[in-house]
Amino acid sequence: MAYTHDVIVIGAGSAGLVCSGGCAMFGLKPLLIERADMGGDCLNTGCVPSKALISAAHRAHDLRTANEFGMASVEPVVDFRAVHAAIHEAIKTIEPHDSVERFEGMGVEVVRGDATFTGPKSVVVDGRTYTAPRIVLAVGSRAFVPPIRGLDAVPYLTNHNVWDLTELPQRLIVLGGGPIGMELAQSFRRLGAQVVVATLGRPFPKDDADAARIVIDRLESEGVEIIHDAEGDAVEKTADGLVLTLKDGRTLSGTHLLIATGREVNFDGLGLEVAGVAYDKKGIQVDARRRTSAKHIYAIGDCRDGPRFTHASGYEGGNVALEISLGVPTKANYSALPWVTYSDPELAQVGLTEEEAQRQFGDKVTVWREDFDHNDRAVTEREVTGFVKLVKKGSKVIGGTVVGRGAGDLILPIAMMIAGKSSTFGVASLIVPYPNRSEHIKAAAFASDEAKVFNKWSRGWARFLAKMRG
Ligand SMILES: Cc1cc2nc3c(=O)[nH]c(=O)nc-3n(C[C@H](O)[C@H](O)[C@H](O)COP(=O)(O)OP(=O)(O)OC[C@H]3O[C@@H](n4cnc5c(N)ncnc54)[C@H](O)[C@@H]3O)c2cc1C
Ligand SMILES: NC(=O)c1ccc[n+]([C@@H]2O[C@H](COP(=O)([O-])OP(=O)(O)OC[C@H]3O[C@@H](n4cnc5c(N)ncnc54)[C@H](O)[C@@H]3O)[C@@H](O)[C@H]2O)c1
Repeated sequence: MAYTHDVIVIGAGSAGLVCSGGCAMFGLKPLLIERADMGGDCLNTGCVPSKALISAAHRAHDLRTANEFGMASVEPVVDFRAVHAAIHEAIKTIEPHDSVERFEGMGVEVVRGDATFTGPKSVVVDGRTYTAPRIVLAVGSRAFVPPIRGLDAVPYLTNHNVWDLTELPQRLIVLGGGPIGMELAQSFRRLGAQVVVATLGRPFPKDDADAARIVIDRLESEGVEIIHDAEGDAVEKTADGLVLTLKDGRTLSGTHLLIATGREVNFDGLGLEVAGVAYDKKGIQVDARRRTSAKHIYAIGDCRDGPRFTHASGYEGGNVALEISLGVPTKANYSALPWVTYSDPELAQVGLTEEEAQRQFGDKVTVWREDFDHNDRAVTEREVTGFVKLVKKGSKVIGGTVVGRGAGDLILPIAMMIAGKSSTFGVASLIVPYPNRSEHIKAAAFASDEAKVFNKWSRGWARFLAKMRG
């Protein structure tokens, strides 16, 4: 069969861009199909706008807390229209990196429109049929909106439309205490909104409990109200906003409601049945190589069942580009997957949390913790909240948590230890610039090996040498 392309990639988010770009760099003829904005969720409705909003909120917080270093604290006067403009300027600045022009320059043919399978190896867009021996699904996810009575009659926000706000919400109700809910709750609070978060269980259910507690305490100390074990039941419009009733009967009133209760997949119109691709409500089922039930079709990034981060999408895009281009089977390995919540303080995790490790390996697990209250840099910055935690099974690092300023930038050496590209011994023997928070990564690594260094043999040998000298 003569194909129109070597590979068809559907979806130009983080996953599809990396995959199609990678295939083009290897000299294949890829087709990339995108129905909405190039760059997908991350650029347009996810990481980029949220990190820009977080930066604006940081500035407001700095003004409010300037007195800690002897300057007059001021209550910031926030022009939210300008915050909105700054968010969209960040998107515009990064946009060329994900643009049609850039990818066509790399050798990717880009078609705009809705892709629908017409057979296992053929896809139609606007009446035109494209064929390829390999197809990659990179079609992403969307906000999951739980069934709440009355929601269809009330305007609400999700990650899709929250970036359209040009006025600061007066009182924001956030449903869901995951990374989206907590990052945005702190940001809107710092910019002057009243904020209440209501969530099932506790906020940050997937993170280390001690670290999550630190971030929750900080948000509460800044005035964010956080309600645990809460589930939305019904919502009603009022004269000045809405009232959300929780399943336990409590009511919350606000001017705006943000739903941040996780993600769901939506494959309407894609025709996955025609292609023989199996999926359920968690996403497309894939093997470690990201092959679907139709082995020539791959699914990468948010659309498959698995971790949903830009770096996971990029990693899988790269792996699958390598596999398709060079025929090298590439399995995804998430034992050293890091993730970071960009709250202040930041919350970073890689590998297993202490709780997960103890559940899996019981008393084989040891935990090494260094608090930033004895880190000189943290003391000089007057920002000593947080810690570094290493989780080991025997001599192997299997998890790490960092909570504190710059946690996201500190997690990489722990990822390297888990991935076997470094070790606690290796990190403990590095020279770390002073004064720096990364000293605490070294300190935790060294503490975990201290008993091996200062043991009865090394001490006996030292005593023996000393005696010989004198
Ligand atoms: C508010 C928020 C903040 C986030 N912050 C972070 C963060 O700080 N760090 C991080 O790592 N992750 C973050 N994430 C997660 C991250 O944005 C996603 O994991 C990532 O964008 C997923 O990329 P993707 O390529 O898999 O999917 P997407 O970016 O969703 O791309 C899928 C693309 O496919 C297109 N498409 C779908 N169906 C079709 C079709 N039939 N035909 C043609 N095109 C189609 C869509 O239009 C879309 O552009 C955040 C998410 C949100 C919502
Ligand atoms: N910094 C980052 O890397 C970052 C930032 C934002 C989002 N993301 C990604 O985006 C995705 C979505 O984030 P998210 O925060 O929406 O999802 P999430 O699944 O991580 O968290 C959802 C939260 O909502 C709660 N919840 C679910 N249903 C509820 C209900 N009916 N009532 C009350 N609470 C309910 C859950 O218990 C959980 O705490 C995640 O996969 C995440 O990885 C990443």
